[in-house]
Amino acid sequence: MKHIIIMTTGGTIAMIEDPQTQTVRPVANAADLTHAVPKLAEYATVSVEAISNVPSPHLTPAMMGELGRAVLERLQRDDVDGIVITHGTDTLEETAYYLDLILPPGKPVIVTGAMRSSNELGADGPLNLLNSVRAAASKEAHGQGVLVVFNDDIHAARFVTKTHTSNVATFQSPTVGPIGFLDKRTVQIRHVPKPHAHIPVDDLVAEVGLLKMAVGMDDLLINCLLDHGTKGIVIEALGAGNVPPGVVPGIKRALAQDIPVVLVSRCYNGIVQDVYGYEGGGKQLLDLGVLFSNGLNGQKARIKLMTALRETPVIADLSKYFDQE
Ligand SMILES: NC(=O)C[C@H](N)C(=O)O
Repeated sequence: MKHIIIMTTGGTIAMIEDPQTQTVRPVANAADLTHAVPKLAEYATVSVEAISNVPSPHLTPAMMGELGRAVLERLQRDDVDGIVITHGTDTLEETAYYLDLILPPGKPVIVTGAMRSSNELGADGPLNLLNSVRAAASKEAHGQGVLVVFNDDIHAARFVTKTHTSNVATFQSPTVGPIGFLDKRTVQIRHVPKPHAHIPVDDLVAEVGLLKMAVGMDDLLINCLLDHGTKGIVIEALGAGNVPPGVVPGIKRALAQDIPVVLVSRCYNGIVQDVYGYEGGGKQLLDLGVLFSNGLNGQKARIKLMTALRETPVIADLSKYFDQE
């Protein structure tokens, strides 16, 4: 039998709904969540470690860094074959992507959670947990990088995103789709994710801002970040990678101060490119020295910048991470 460690961090999978107030709150002991799934023992020898018990909007970069170090330490043990991390869904994709960037490929690391709390009708946590342990114990998940197992689907951490506020099918991978799925008998990987940037650091730089562009915006928020000591800025640009002209002076100021600016699109699909030559267009931004991210969404480009900044603050050196997948 494979030995899988379940590391619990909190989230709705470890919450109950109060029938009086109809609000959802954390259970006293998150490690109890395996009690609802005796079937786990059919697939692996499981041990449970409670790392934290917080809703995922309460996570901090420091906690994420600590989790990364704890996961790496366990993966290096000969008696451990894989790790499952239970997590709140709101920021699950960020933790999964951070781990994907820093961990060496090899033993399976699966991140999962639930959309319905443990006492709600149709709670999805127990099945997600069982499927995650099945995946972690499978040879199919070996060497695929960090995976998100949710609602019978298997997603690569790099592509997956939360797309719905309440539906149990919330996790989707725009453009590429899930890389595999689980059915009653098998764990199937249908496309192998491409190799991607590996940034073997042990922490993240917290001071990185994420700004979404909208019609008629100016550089007020960029200036605000710069005035407060930001170490990097990610801009969710319009369309193929364009910003309103009023934003450009702030971008120039950031780059003049050697603060990296990373560009992603606010569009759900596609990548940013130097297509438009007008003021604020992608061509101007690229010529100024803005780093174009290769299809990441805003929150993941921020995680990549926070991770890469641990290696180097030099914009020219950071660019290689954003050229890579
Ligand atoms: N479904 C969930 O887990 C959402 C919850 N607010 C969290 O992220 O902790």
